[in-house]
Amino acid sequence: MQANQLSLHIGARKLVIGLNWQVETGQCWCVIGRNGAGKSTLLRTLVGMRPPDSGNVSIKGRSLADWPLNALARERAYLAQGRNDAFGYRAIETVLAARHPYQDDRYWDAEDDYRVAMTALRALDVAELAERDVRTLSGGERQRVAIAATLAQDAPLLLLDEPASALDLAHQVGVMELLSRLCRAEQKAVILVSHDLNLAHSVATHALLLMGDGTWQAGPVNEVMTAERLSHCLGYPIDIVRHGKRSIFIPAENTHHE
Ligand SMILES: Nc1ncnc2c1ncn2[C@@H]1O[C@H](COP(=O)(O)OP(=O)(O)OP(=O)(O)O)[C@@H](O)[C@H]1O
Repeated sequence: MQANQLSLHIGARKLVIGLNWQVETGQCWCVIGRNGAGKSTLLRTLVGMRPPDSGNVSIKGRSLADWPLNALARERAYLAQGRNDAFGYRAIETVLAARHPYQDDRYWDAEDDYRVAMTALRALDVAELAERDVRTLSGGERQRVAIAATLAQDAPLLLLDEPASALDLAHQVGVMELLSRLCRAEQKAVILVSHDLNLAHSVATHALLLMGDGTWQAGPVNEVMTAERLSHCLGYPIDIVRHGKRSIFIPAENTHHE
């Protein structure tokens, strides 16, 4: 996936100016920024749900607008932030719906689609909830079913807007390990939005910081997720503590109030 001179505006406000960005297979990118910085707007644009204000986004060298929708759905899968279920679908049905791009010439819900859907539900530890009405699931269970649907779409590029936000600690770690494995073993590319720097750092190979004024910084995590850059990006001083091989990100003590 490639963004060329991509700019995003909301009214008079510039969220992103002239983003030149390339996401390769096997990479996991974390998008970081304050509330309202434009992370979700960027993801929606990368998916093709919102046109760029200028510049363009392409997949495999072909501009998003030039992709037939079904073919595009086989290239990228998107998990939106939060969800609101108006209808009483069973969990398995919401995951099977993600197989739609593969059902051009076949009967609906073929056996291999069912197998892929159940494998995805199992990977997210929610297989036993397959027959449940999604409106009866807890927030975290529903989120895991939604992630399963994103995986079942079986696209090489996954865009996930705060996938771990509603999950308990064990499932947060589990989902990050799963995404990391998909990048390493299956050469998928992942772009995820997260406010949890530690979780993001545990999985990301690269980071894109949105500074909130249209400027941005992109590169390998070790170059971009520095205390100085993150503090500037998030508007709050951040310390990085080494713990064995790990880097732990913590808000610095705020000396202004002492
Ligand atoms: N349809 C809209 N109409 C007006 N303002 C909008 C619209 N969509 C987004 N915005 C504004 O654009 C800015 C960027 O929103 P966006 O959802 O992309 O931020 P974000 O970085 O994902 O934030 P968060 O961390 O809170 O999820 C925000 O200030 C938001 O209020």
